[in-house]
Amino acid sequence: MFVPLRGSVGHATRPSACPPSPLQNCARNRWAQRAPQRLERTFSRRSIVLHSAAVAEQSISTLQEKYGIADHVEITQGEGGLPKVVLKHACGSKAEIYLFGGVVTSWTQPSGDEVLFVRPDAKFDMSKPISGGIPHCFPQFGPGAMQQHGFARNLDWEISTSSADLQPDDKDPSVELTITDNDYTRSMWPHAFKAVYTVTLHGEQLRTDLHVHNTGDQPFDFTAALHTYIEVLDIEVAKVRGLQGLTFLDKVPNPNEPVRGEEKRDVVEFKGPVDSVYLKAKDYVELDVGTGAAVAISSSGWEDVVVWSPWTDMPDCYKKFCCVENAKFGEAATVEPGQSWRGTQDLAVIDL
Ligand SMILES: O=P(O)(O)OC[C@H]1O[C@@H](O)[C@H](O)[C@@H](O)[C@@H]1O
Repeated sequence: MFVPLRGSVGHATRPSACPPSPLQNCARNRWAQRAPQRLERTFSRRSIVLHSAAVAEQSISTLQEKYGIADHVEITQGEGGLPKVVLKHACGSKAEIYLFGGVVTSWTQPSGDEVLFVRPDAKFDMSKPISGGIPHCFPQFGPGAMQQHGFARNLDWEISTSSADLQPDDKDPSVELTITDNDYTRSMWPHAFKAVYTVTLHGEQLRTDLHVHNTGDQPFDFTAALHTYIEVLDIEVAKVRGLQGLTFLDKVPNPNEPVRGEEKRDVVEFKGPVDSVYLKAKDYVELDVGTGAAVAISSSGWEDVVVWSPWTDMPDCYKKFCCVENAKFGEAATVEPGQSWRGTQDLAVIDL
């Protein structure tokens, strides 16, 4: 993780080849203003749409041939032999994304310090969703009628494009993953949809962009979240800022009957289990990981923020992570036929 204990802090000591990111040198709100730019620029995009071929039927080498971009995007074998996409930025940051679940399992700073957390009980054999990193919750955040957190994290996502910005001083490696409805999804949620998820390394920052398209002829509703697991020095020294004044739903007493409250604290600390959905949150929230650094989370479209620590329900690992999740839960998203919903999330490491 990004702790200053090893004598270097990746986000503070930057290789000269990589110019300081806006976040390092500028006020947080300036960074937040930059967030929406993302993929609107012109890319050298290797856009090869896979028609109905399932990822499972494709060999990793075929994927690499189609979507690999030297030095920036590599499709390789991950744990359990599962295909994963590795994005590498010239500044030294790196991200790994498994096609199973479309889950980002690793995001490292140029120093090699990991920011995300994968639980020790995570399985990479497709017997259950990968527990950790940034799993999808879609089309249900839960609890609800279908399996907890929906089906998107159990599906094989297909690569639809990969890209790297041609600008010599600003190459942003990116991969776009897609899922569409099939018999399995329609058995739980009878709607025609296409979800397109783009993961990009912008310097040291990790950007995600989710579009949910209604490809059917009836409107549908969904709830969703990016269930982001972040490594902390110790949960008892972790703090979340940016939630003061918000209404929250506390799910600890009973997830099916959350208790409504108002957040009075400017700093949320952890002294026991926490499982709260903060409604209509601001577009910026910060997790102080206890090392003198924080993860800055800036978002659009995602209206709510979930803070979750299982505490001693997960005795082997609860001290080491905190989930701060961008969510769309308080009011479900409604998407008309032919329309789409979009949520973006930008993560950056900042010094406090
Ligand atoms: O499915 P996972 O990764 O174990 O996460 C479960 C938790 O996910 C959180 O997002 C929910 O707020 C919790 O209520 C839930 O227990």
